[in-house]
Amino acid sequence: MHQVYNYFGYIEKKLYCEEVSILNLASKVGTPFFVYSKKAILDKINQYKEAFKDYDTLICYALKANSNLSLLKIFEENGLGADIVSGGELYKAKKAGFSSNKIVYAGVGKTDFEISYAISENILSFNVESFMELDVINEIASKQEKKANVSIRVNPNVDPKTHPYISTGLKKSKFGIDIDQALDAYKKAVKLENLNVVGVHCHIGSQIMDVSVFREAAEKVVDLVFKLKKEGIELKFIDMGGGLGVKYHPDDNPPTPKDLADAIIPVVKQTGLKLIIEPGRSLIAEAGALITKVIFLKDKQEKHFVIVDSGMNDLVRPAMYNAYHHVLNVQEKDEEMIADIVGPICETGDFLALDRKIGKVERGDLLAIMTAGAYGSSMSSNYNVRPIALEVLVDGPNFKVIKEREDYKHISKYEEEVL
Ligand SMILES: Cc1ncc(COP(=O)(O)O)c(C=O)c1O
Ligand SMILES: N[C@@H](CCCC[NH3+])C(=O)O
Repeated sequence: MHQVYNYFGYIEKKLYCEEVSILNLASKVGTPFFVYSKKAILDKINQYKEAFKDYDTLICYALKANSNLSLLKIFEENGLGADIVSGGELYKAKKAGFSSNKIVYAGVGKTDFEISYAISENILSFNVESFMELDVINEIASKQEKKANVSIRVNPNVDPKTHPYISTGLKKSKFGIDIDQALDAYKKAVKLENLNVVGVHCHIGSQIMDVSVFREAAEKVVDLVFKLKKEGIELKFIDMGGGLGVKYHPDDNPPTPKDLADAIIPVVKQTGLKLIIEPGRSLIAEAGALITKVIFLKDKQEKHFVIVDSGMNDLVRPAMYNAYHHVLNVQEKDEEMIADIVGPICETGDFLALDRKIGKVERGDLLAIMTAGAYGSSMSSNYNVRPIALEVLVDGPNFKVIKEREDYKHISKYEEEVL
């Protein structure tokens, strides 16, 4: 196979995922659909495990990147923990079999119900994002006659040099507690009777291509750990969050898990504390593609349009961040064309690629939108009452449908129930 993206490549001009022809797959399951390579996922898991094997590290997969239960099971079976951000993600993590002592829970707006649910599940740590949240967790834990494990999410004011919408560690961002206020937060937390103070958490952003920013953040967190020690506050772990970038453009050269380990382990090591990391995108993005069919071609005076059966409801990243996703023809072509590849949704922002050079397509041809494994299906919606796309997992020559295509009845189920 002439490999193009990870486990995606061409055999006799036809695109394959591992040993499965995408054309054959589409004829069996219809379009649009997300396809994932199990080997690509296992490769990434192993790269992470290998990179961090010499330091006591818990790798918690961030469910927000993709929470399909069959994929979660792969991460769980390979020993990873889970990073969650809602009660729904906790439910899915438990359903996939993650043990509670490997679950960490971040988020600026945890509801009382979600806090109570996570306390009853005895999770490893709440990553607390405000002073008020400390009081509320303490109060709810006291009602349950329990102690909740908490870490403070600190905001180190480090610029991750990524898209502003996915930068989370800057002073003006809503996330975490400013690192200069962290000491006060810890002093408060240790006084609250129903809290166990266990760690410190920090997540500076996503799609980070320069690992030096992780080192910078780790140095600030380690300084804080030493300050806390002086005050008699001893922690068990440092959670450095996720954020490693992936290859979207063919010329991208993202850092590897080893680069990340080399940047942060020497810093964290000074404390002797256990390390937690929370990668999402880098474990799953490159393992997935969105397969869509060309419905119409339209030549306007200014532009050519390729109109496909998938849009911003399946993959919102281009509309939301003007993100680049590489587009491959499922059947390689000899001639080329330049076009906007757009969806059927009534929004001008509903595009998958703009002014993009692809092989010249005809009605009915298939396109593969690459690097769609993360923040694709997990961010999809029913906008324009479009069913959520089907998902398929490929393993060598075999494939399995891991999410059925929604039907119209299912989309309107809860409304029909109250009609
Ligand atoms: C707290 C937290 N942890 C982990 C992640 C996962 O990040 P990524 O998918 O960039 O690895 C995110 C998302 O940015 C996050 O907000
Ligand atoms: N959804 C974003 C990443 C958000 C990260 C979550 N804090 C993306 O597609 O790039």
